[in-house]
Amino acid sequence: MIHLINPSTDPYFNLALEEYLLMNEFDLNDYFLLWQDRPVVVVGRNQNTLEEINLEAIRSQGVEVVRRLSGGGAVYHDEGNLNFTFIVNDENRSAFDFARFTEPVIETLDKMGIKAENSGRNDITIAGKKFSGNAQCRFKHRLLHHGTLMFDCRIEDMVKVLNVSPDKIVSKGVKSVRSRVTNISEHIKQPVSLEQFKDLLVQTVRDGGYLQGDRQLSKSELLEINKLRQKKYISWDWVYGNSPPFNIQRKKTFPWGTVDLRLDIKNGLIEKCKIYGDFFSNRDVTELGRDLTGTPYRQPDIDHKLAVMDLNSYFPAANPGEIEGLIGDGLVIK
Ligand SMILES: Nc1ncnc2c1ncn2[C@@H]1O[C@H](COP(=O)(O)OC(=O)CCCC[C@@H]2CCSS2)[C@@H](O)[C@H]1O
Repeated sequence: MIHLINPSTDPYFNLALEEYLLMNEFDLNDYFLLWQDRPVVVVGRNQNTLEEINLEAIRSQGVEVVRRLSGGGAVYHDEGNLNFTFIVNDENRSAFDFARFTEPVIETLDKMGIKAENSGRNDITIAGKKFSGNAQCRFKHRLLHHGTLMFDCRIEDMVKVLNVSPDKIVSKGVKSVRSRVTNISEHIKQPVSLEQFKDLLVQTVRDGGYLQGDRQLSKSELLEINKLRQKKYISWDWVYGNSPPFNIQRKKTFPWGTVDLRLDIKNGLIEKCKIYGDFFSNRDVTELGRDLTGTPYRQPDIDHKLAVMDLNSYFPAANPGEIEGLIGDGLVIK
């Protein structure tokens, strides 16, 4: 197994790197990586992104959002969170075996005088509180296991950004399990920094006899991974568009009346849009709903579509921007 040194804190790059190592058929080495992200919410493969994040908090805190390849729920990363990844050849396709990969973490903490244990589906806990969430995915004969390690994470921010968005969203996606969490640093007796903890963990894996050496990414690998980052991981299609079908109901009362908006979103596109309310209109709003069908559910596309519609004829008393703000998702996409 090779210890791959990856100093990047770009969440899109880091997840592209995992995919690259898992699926690269020209490099079938086993890998072990420790890495960190700048503040980000990482949603699971089958989750409805908009349901897992609190949009307002995400925007005000400058937290990014990314989707990973593995299943499970949404987690929050910041500089106080360390991630570990194992990518191994696993011919026998055994049932999900998490303990094999969480063992080095438990052993390292044991050396530090902290008792941690595997718990539930995919967690490692200290005194019944979760500090590590784990997930796996496979590609052909290769298995990727990754996990978080909350060392000194900003839990207040985690709670803020992982809040379900204020819209009333009914989804067919997998909901995150909200569980009580803790930081490793809270349980440490002698001062140990995240860097020292990282070194101890590498040492434990090394002592296990698995590590053959360290290496960094080559220029050509960096190029390939960055290509994947651009094409997939930073794309709206992957982060938001890939969500399961969901419905949004949004009701707002303006001085000129109440607007009750119902949207069905599928593959990131508006599949159905119905508008109800007690406002006075010069035109049938079902037409407006019909015209929005097929539009990607993201602000620039919605704005673009609405700009060529005569919104004033539907909502004569509305102020500029009010309807756009209600229909759009408010997301600013890079
Ligand atoms: N960083 C972090 N570590 C541990 N637990 C967390 C974290 N962030 C949030 N949570 C808690 O876990 C639940 C979600 O638990 P749930 O069990 O639903 O999901 C997971 O654990 C997924 C782990 C994915 C790990 C990957 C490794 C590298 S990229 S992300 C959430 O609501 C919080 O209560």
